[in-house]
Amino acid sequence: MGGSKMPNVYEINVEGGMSSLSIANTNLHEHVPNEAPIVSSYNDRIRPLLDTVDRLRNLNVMKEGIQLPTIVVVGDQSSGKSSVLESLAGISLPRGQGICTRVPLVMRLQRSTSPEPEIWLEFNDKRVDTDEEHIAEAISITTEAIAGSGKGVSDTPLTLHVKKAGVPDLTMVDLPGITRVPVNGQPENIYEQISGMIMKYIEPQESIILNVLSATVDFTTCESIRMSRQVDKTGERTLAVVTKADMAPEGLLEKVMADDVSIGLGYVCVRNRVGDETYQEARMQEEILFKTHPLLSMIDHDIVGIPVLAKKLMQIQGTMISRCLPDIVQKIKEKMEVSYFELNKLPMVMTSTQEALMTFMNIIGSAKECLQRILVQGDFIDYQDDQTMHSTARLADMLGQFSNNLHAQPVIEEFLMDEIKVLEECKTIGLPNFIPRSAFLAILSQRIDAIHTKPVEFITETWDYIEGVLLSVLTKYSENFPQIQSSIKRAGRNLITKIKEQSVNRVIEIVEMEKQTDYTCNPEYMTAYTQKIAAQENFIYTVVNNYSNVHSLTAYGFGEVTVSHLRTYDAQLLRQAFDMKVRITAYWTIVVRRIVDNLALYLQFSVKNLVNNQFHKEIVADLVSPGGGGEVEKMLEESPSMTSKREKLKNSIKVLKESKEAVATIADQNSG
Ligand SMILES: Nc1nc2c(ncn2[C@@H]2O[C@H](COP(=O)(O)OP(=O)(O)OP(=O)(O)O)[C@@H](O)[C@H]2O)c(=O)[nH]1
Repeated sequence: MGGSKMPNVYEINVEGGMSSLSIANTNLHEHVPNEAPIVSSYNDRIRPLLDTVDRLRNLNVMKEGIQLPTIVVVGDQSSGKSSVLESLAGISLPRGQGICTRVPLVMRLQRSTSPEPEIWLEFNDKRVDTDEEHIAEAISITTEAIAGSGKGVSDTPLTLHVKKAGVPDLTMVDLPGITRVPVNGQPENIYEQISGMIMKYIEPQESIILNVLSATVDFTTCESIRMSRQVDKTGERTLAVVTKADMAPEGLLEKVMADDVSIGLGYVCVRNRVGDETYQEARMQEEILFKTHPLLSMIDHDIVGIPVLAKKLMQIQGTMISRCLPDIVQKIKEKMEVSYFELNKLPMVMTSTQEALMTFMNIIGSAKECLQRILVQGDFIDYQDDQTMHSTARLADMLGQFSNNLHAQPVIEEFLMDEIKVLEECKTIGLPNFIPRSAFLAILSQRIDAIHTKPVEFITETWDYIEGVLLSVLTKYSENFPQIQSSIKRAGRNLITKIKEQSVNRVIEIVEMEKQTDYTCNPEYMTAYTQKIAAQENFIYTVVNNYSNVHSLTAYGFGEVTVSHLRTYDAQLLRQAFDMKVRITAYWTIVVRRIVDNLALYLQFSVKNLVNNQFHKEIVADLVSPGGGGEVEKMLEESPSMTSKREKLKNSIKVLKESKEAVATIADQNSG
């Protein structure tokens, strides 16, 4: 059919001041494009908005995370989606029983005053011109180019532009029909692929869901209803089109009136083109059907026919666009600010070794300042929400836990038996009321051996933690230089390994010192000894005088202890053992505190030393030294990831800038 002979699908009929779209003049040769003033004014108002949204869509602003108001056509397989679009556009789309729509088909219908329709397809920045006769074929070919020749689907959109007299100004996206069971040639996960694609389009609040339902089925069983209700529970942005009214007129009125599936924007019942009918014949038949059919004519005329659907869609689209535009303007502004900020944060491209060296020194300098804040000063401005990086507090926690762990009293198996065993082995020929010093040191040594791994574990864990903090800081400050990031981190790791080794040796020494010598000038030792030894005579008397009914005693400072096993020993040995127990108990408190204090001071000292002296010196030496392998020079070559990040940001800014310009006039009009 020649373009010039194509009639308008709709023309406007003004009755009693009310505008309505009605069936076009079916006399092809006599047709003259004709528009009523009220609709012209509606179009004049809405058209610039639509153009703006279309321009934004063209700029692919959706890629920048900005959603545009879109009419999304969904429906179960063969529900008649493409037929509805055909009817709206007055063109042929691939139609059939199997899966025809395999990619998102964006249909941009644009009313034109030119008698010659202009039709073209766009995908992946390619343009394919076509005409009315060949659209279906062109869509099939381009679909194959996008999604392959099988029955698979792809989410790369294909845009069909139809600029033609009489079409409604609408942009809609047709999506593949939902199918539960893969037909031959379809991948096993076809349902997941299609439903995922549909969800992506219908989820944004800006989308209008045009749910195509076949009159021949029970609406409540439609998969497309189930999906649209997931994202639009109340149905406030869902409009239902009931196709195939001619095939199942019985009960259609009741189905629509009952609204079992909660369609907020209402229903429109239609009859699409059947067989080889022309669009005009189809519209005629549709009008006749809803006027004359005994059951279908009962349905309110405001909800039947393609022209009614077109008008409703244009109104909904207009309202949605006006509602969303201020938000879109705001979002473009915000996204642009963020992109500019991100771009400015990226490092400059360096051209000389000096520049690279200076940048490297800045990275290390900034990392050092940050470490000072979190490891020394307790200032967490850099990591407000990350408690693991609040290092002064975490180190205090770790020390507190270590102290509690060390202070925990060892479980006494048999009271005084450790002391008795040691005393028996250390006895010499001499006066009975002296405790051999070797016995005391042996008991002390036993106690130290029992805990000696704890301080080493503590210091190792502490440096593991500090290593994590240091690496996080280095990663953060070198994130723009992935080409040297791993070297900087390696240098950081080396430094901590070195310090950790020194610390472990130092701690082993601290513990060893406690083992070698028993000394304190702390008066608490004597106070504790005097308090506890006072109970000695009473204790020995009770045990030795063999009150066999007494199995346990409460000894001051030791709680309740069993004594029956002690009766076989003589009083002198028991006295010595008791004395030693009291001494070691009083002294152990001092030892544990001294270890904790020493470790605390040493830790503070070495952390400060790390931050204030070693960090800068050693990392710089590691990377800048002649043996450093020219690490800093690597900064001169920008890493591919950084180049692509920069390009991406520049691209985003370009798109957002053009989008801003596209919405500027509308925004001005709105604010004015
Ligand atoms: N009688 C009658 N047949 C219709 C009507 N609407 C669609 N059909 C037929 O139903 C079949 C499926 O229609 P399509 O438009 O291809 O359905 P679809 O939902 O786009 O199909 P897929 O994209 O494959 O899921 C075609 O043979 C159409 O001719 C209608 O209102 N009346």
